[in-house]
Amino acid sequence: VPRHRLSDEIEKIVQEHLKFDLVDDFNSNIWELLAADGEMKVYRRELEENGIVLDPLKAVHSVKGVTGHEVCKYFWDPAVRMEWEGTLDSSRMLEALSDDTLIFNQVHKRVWPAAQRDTCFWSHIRSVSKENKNDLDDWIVVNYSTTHDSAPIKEPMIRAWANVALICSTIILNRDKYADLSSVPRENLVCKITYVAQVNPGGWAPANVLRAVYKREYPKFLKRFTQYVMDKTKKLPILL
Ligand SMILES: O=S(=O)(CCO)c1ccc(-c2ccc(C3CCCC3)c([C@H]3C[C@H]3c3ccccn3)c2)cc1
Repeated sequence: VPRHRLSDEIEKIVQEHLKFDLVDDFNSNIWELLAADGEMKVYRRELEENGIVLDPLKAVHSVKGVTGHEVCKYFWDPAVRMEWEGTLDSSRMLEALSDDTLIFNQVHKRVWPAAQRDTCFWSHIRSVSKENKNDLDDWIVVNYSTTHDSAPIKEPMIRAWANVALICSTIILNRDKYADLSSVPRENLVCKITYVAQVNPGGWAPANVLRAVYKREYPKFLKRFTQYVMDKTKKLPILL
């Protein structure tokens, strides 16, 4: 695996997500249910630092007919970012550090009355093998804020900071019916999605406004993205 200037940081952050994000801590009362829509459940924890809302967000979803590789690939792929992302004014891929690690600069649509935000982050995609060799690999994408010479701070825009992971497991129903997994019909696939996001708005924004935006935007964002993947993959051969 080719190494680059961010390899060590990426390894540390990815391992942290793999260690903590899949823990089922929903029965403890730290998470508050923000929204539920079918299989999708979106939770938040209230967290503030010097009056700035940092609320961690965690969502789980179960999507029929797609694989975890497909979901992560569309989430990571710079070519389709603006096809599914409805909250951005622009998205630029600044640098490809390797075939699985890109650096993005994105300008978010303004959330009135807060100042407009942009983000600069590395985006890393990888498969993670399971203990049970019969299972398909998990897939993960991590988006983690970084700096880059081609993404200077442009006032009056404020740089927001994000630490986001999308982790997907693929379940094959009636698994023993298929010798060759690539012949599994899509209706026998279920993708279990865990999405975690922690965003630092990068500067003061009214807590009540931010929390209202989080409550509205995250469920919409996840619903729109997963629907996009279902529509894009429906007629394609499955990507295991
Ligand atoms: O999953 S990703 O990696 C996909 C990258 O294409 C991701 C998603 C969301 C964000 C983000 C960045 C800034 C804000 C705020 C902070 C103050 C003003 C804007 C928010 C809050 C507003 C919430 C929100 C949630 C979902 C979508 C958009 N908006 C979210 C960053 C990365």
